[in-house]
Amino acid sequence: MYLHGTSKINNLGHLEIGGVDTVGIAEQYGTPVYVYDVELIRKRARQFKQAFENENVKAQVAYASKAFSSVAMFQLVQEEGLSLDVVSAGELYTALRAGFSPDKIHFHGNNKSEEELKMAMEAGIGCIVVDNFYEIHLIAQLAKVHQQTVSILLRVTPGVEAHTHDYITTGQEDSKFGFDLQNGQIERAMELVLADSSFNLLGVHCHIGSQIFDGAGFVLAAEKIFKKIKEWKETFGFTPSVVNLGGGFGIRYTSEDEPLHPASYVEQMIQAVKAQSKLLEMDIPEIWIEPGRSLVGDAGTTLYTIGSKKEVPNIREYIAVDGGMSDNIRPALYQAKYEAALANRMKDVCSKEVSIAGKCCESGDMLLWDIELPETSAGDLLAVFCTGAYGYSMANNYNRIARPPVVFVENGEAQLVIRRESFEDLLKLDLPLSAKVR
Ligand SMILES: Cc1ncc(COP(=O)(O)O)c(C=O)c1O
Ligand SMILES: N[C@@H](CCCC[NH3+])C(=O)O
Repeated sequence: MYLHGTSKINNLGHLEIGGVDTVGIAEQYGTPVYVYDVELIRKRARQFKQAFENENVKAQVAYASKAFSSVAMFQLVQEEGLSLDVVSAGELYTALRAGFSPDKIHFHGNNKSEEELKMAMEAGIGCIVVDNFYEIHLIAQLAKVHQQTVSILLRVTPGVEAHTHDYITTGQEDSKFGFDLQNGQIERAMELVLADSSFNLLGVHCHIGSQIFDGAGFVLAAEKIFKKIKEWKETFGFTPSVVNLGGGFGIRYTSEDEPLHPASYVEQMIQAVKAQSKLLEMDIPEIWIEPGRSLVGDAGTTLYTIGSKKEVPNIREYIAVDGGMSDNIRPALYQAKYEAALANRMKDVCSKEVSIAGKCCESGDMLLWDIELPETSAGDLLAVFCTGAYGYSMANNYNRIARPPVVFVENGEAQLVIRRESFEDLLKLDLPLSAKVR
């Protein structure tokens, strides 16, 4: 069994995270509950920052908040000196309410609305990552009304398709995001923003994918961008002061995954950018990155209580838990795989192959297939590891199931940072049928 971060087995045979017994967490906050190992998040944040500091390169490490956003999380990110990537008014609003410095917020999205852009500009955020011509037009209009200059990056689609342990350079132009790097789109966009004093063009951005196990795709993306930088220098006299190479660094969900150390991705990027800058005899631009999953993924563990069982003779045993696709949609959406253990009986020998079902009214609501566990009973506590990224943030109220709470643990202390949804919360948007319709 692979234990991440501060997770360990205590002398009661229970899973302990951040010095806190998970059996106690389940008793205090109920299940399901997401538990985050704060020390591990801090460690990851520092590893990324350190990798840049070691190479003496100016950088911003922006947490891609879509992986998990909450007021407390944003405060933790700020404490660790990271920047923040948001993709909606809701994420931006949460960041501002958390007291996050606006100048360290980057705003993404392929269809930002006028209201969202206005909100970002009024807040004075650090930069808008411009995705398309419609957005250039909207920002230009708003900037004129508000007499503002807006710092931007232009997002490019570099034509790099990243796969696990592999990459190919085809197809990726078929993406809803960004300006195509190859077919003249990015040059048209650059021409527009360089000619308009509403824009302060800092540089370019690209993001090649998620859960990537190999540095090669990032290096290739950097090389493709620098080839273009040479042309842009000649055509527009423009040299980016920022190159944002996105996020997407993979993590270990199961023994099948073999990610690089977080710093290795960054080191490979830095070497590529340094080499390319030298070739073009230009200053090394600031390198920005946007890790989401690799900052919070393995720091999150979901605790469930085991309930019903169903044996399908000679086929499989289903064990059902009190959550499912409502708190973790990734297995249903991506066939994502996880590891799990009995948090209240960590030392018991695994003796059975079972499959873990959720409680939603969907056959596809399965959390894990064919995993080894000890013989279980109703009331046992199941820990599913590595649920910190895209778990809570993609949670939903299917079947009117309330979303679980989030508890941060660190140095032997547990802190509730998102409370469990109540039945009243579930009804808070509902209005009764009007008399007229009735
Ligand atoms: C633009 C952008 N930046 C950053 C990320 C974060 O990716 P990850 O969580 O894989 O690090 C994503 C998600 O894929 C993204 O779309
Ligand atoms: N939600 C996805 C990743 C999406 C990345 C955002 N662009 C996941 O859970 O793996």
